[in-house]
Amino acid sequence: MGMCMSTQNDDQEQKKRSQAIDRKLEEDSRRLRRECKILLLGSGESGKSTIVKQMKIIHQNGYSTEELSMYRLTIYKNVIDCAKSLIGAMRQFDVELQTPENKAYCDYLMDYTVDPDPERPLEMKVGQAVSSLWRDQCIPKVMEHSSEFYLMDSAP
Ligand SMILES: Nc1nc2c(ncn2[C@@H]2O[C@H](COP(=O)(O)OP(=O)(O)OP(=O)(O)O)[C@@H](O)[C@H]2O)c(=O)[nH]1
Ligand SMILES: [Mg+2]
Repeated sequence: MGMCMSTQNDDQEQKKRSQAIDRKLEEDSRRLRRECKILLLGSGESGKSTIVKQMKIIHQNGYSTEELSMYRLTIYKNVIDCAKSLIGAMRQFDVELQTPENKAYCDYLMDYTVDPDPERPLEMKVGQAVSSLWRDQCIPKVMEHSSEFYLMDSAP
């Protein structure tokens, strides 16, 4: 019988909980009224992600060191992917390298895989190989086909 009876303490407890829920609902609705949702539409590479990054930099104190270091691996991968894409295009469109040492650099880059540990930097030779490749006299010829293969804007 006693199980069905509520004491005055229980009543007060429930009233407090109900008030807390009401307060939370009120807070949420006030926050939602201030919240502004933006839908960014655009074709690939048109700058959607860049806008979001810029808003974070301008209005949310930018990126912490930890967040920045998370991008390191992406940058390493982009460097290698772009180099491979460029070499792939040279081969696809039969463009001959003009500097003999670049042939070895191409083989080296095509075989290179990025270490998944972001603490491990790219080998020094990657920098030398990529720079040397972009200086090759054949590059303008490859870029005549730029609309026929994918290269990120940030590649050169
Ligand atoms: N010149 C110039 N480049 C921009 C601008 N906004 C973005 N970019 C560059 O355009 C490239 C693509 O930008 P993203 O923001 O990644 O494009 P996205 O729309 O998110 O692309 P997806 O995720 O593939 O759909 C990057 O290399 C950016 O640096 C801009 O206002 N001016
Ligand atoms: Mg994007």
